Amino acid sequence: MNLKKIAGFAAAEEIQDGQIIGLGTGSTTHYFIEKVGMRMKEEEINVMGIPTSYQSFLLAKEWKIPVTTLEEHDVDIAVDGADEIDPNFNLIKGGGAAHTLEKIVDYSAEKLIIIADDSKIVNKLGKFPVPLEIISESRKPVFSALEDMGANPKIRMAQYKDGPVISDNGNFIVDADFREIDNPIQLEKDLNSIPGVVENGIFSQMVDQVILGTSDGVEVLK
Ligand SMILES: O=C(CO)[C@H](O)[C@H](O)COP(=O)(O)O
Repeated sequence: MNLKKIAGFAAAEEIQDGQIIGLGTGSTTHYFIEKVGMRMKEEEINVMGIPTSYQSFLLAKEWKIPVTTLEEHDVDIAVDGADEIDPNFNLIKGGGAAHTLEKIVDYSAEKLIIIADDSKIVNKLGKFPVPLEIISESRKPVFSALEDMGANPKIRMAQYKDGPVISDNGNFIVDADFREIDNPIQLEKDLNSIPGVVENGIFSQMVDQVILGTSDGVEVLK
């Protein structure tokens, strides 16, 4: 049973004709984008997408979903994945290094739906390190600030190239391991106040709905 597909396909059924959709990034949103493309063909609904990464842009193209930008349209609904979801629906995102544009698009949406398999539900955020997109020149002071905050930071290294992962925006990604995060709302603000941090992967107080894929089928939270 593909739990990511269950969640992605269920979220695509929420989409209505004429909507502007924020297209999240990752393997779960892959299924969402695919199903939106199928619905456009089979049900002749017309929608436009605002991709949150180059990967999502390519997928939208593949499924013939017209793309637009935040300059031209407001976002009616954004559908995105997550790496961790806590009981208050705060998130860690950025496993795919796309959290900066994801946050811009997701936060500007009228409605934000998070899709995931049920393994992403946690009691407390922090087992998954918090991704931060940083300006490369700021690595040393950013590491010092993170260490002072009790985190163990690491530059994310690329798998198929020597050296660091470079984000779609040309920046480094730092994974900051906090182990347990007591106050994600405050930490989201504190991390962004470190000079050199472009954006961090904590998404607090923004989620309108969570659609989970479980072995019993679809579960809707909130
Ligand atoms: O934040 C993200 C990318 O930056 C993804 O949404 C998150 O990593 C979840 O990915 P997946 O659906 O592949 O488990």
